[in-house]
Amino acid sequence: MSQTLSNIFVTPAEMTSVDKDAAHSGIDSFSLMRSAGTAVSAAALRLYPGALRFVTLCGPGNNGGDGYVAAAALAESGACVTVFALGEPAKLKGDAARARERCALAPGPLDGYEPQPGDVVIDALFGAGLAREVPKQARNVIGRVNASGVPVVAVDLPSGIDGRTGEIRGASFVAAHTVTFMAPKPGHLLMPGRARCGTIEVFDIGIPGRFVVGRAGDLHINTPTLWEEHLGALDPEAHKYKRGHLAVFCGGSASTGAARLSAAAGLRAGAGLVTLASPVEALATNASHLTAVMLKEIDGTADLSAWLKDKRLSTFVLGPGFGVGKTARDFVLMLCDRALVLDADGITSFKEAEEQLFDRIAEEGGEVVMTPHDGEFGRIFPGIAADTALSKIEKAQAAAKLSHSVIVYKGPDTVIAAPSGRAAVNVNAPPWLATAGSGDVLAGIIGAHLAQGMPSFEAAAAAVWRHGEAGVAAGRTATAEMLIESMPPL
Ligand SMILES: NC(=O)C1=CN([C@@H]2O[C@H](COP(=O)(O)OP(=O)(O)OC[C@H]3O[C@@H](n4cnc5c(N)ncnc54)[C@H](OP(=O)(O)O)[C@@H]3O)[C@@H](O)[C@H]2O)[C@@H](O)CC1
Ligand SMILES: Nc1ncnc2c1ncn2[C@@H]1O[C@H](COP(=O)(O)OP(=O)(O)O)[C@@H](O)[C@H]1O
Ligand SMILES: [K+]
Repeated sequence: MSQTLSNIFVTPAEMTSVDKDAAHSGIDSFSLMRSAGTAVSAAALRLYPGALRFVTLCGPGNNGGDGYVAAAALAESGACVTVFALGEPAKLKGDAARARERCALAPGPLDGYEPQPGDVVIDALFGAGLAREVPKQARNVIGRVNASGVPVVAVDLPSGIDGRTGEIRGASFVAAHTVTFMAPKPGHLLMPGRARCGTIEVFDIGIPGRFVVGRAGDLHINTPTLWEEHLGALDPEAHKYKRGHLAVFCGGSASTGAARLSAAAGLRAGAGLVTLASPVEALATNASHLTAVMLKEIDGTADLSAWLKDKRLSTFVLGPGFGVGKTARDFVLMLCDRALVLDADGITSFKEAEEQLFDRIAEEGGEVVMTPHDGEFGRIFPGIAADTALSKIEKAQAAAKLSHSVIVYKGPDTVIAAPSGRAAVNVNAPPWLATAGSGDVLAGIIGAHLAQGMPSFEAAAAAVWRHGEAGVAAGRTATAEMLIESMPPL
């Protein structure tokens, strides 16, 4: 797919390379800073026309430089503006020094700022260059501002958010609005950073898009642009076998609901046929609940092996309510040559046996999608989970590579990653998606997309987006059943 600026995001390191490329091409870096700072002042005036005072907090680098430009522009527009600086303003270098020289307002020391009612803070302490925990002076002012409730407009990122990971480096502002430049960064999309950005405005400061695209990795916001060219696979004209046969494995009689939710979601999401594969003990319970979903007795590896001779059976979901243990492992290892969504107990069953699974996937070459939440991720990828230096995106990418599968690392900021390093962060999921059975529904939707022939990364990304849309449509009181009912067509 050709890259456009519309749904890509870049790491701070990539953005630094973009800046360098722009400078080498002859673009004046100070004119970029002027555009950036002016955009911030325009946003502040647009959002807070009634502000009594704009208080610009300027840091020691170019983020601070943007702040001086914004302060000067606000003052020129007739607003009341005060500037406070972290560190010694005389020590600023390059464009930031130039911006400060052109700002007629004398900065006071950061410690001197006490928030007043009617203030609007322009946070220009740190942006993409935050390299360690914020210093004490910044921590103190962040604490005072957050406690006061005065609104904050953040320049590039709320200071204290790590742009690469979204983590809070000691303390961070909670912004009402963030103006970033050219493209979002992981810190705008990953939690907890995302929740502290407020509304996010991506402003084009005039760097040609080709420079951004040229340095961008394969990181995307999960929007339909990412996968819509594969929707042809979901052909509404096709007969039911062509629309894909999805098989969902069910566990024992005490926990059959989860698998039925996956199966019902798979049918609703467009699989032509859905079969629930059930052990003998749960057949009667399942039979009394199912209508359109078919039922098949699969009571052990011999049954499964016979069933798998039917090559039309291409796609499986295993995990929801299945039970943790040897049966799960045996079944999964037999399914590694097919398309398989491995969820919940299916993942947990490979705790301390993960290498066997990853080797089998590599040998058999099936299309496996794993859907761990945080707890499950830690069970099957303990080494990666424990590496605190990695962002959630980097963890999902490492897990995808290690396991030869597509990883859907769930949560409010679900990351979908492929072994190639391609990754997407999902942003449309409302918090009430966290309801019992919601993950089972997601597994069924992914299965339906796979059954209809979508490639695994796109099948998973489209399913996560669709699950989010279903949540939005179902509303705050959503239950898993309502998510199925509310699922929009693609
Ligand atoms: N993208 C673009 O195209 C454009 C980007 N622009 C803007 O540039 C911003 C990036 O600027 P930047 O690279 O100078 O980084 P910034 O965030 O100001 O911080 C660096 C300074 O902070 C210091 N420092 C760091 N951590 C610290 C800590 N914990 N505690 C104390 N100090 C710490 C660090 O010191 P050092 O680590 O070097 O000792 C250095 O002095 C970007 O966010 C955007 O606003 C625009 O001007 C237009 C074009
Ligand atoms: N705070 C949140 N905001 C949005 N989506 C969330 C949030 N928390 C969880 N989710 C989503 O809800 C689903 C929960 O799945 P899972 O944890 O497997 O739950 P269950 O086992 O109850 O089905 C996942 O798709 C996850 O991404
Ligand atoms: K900032």
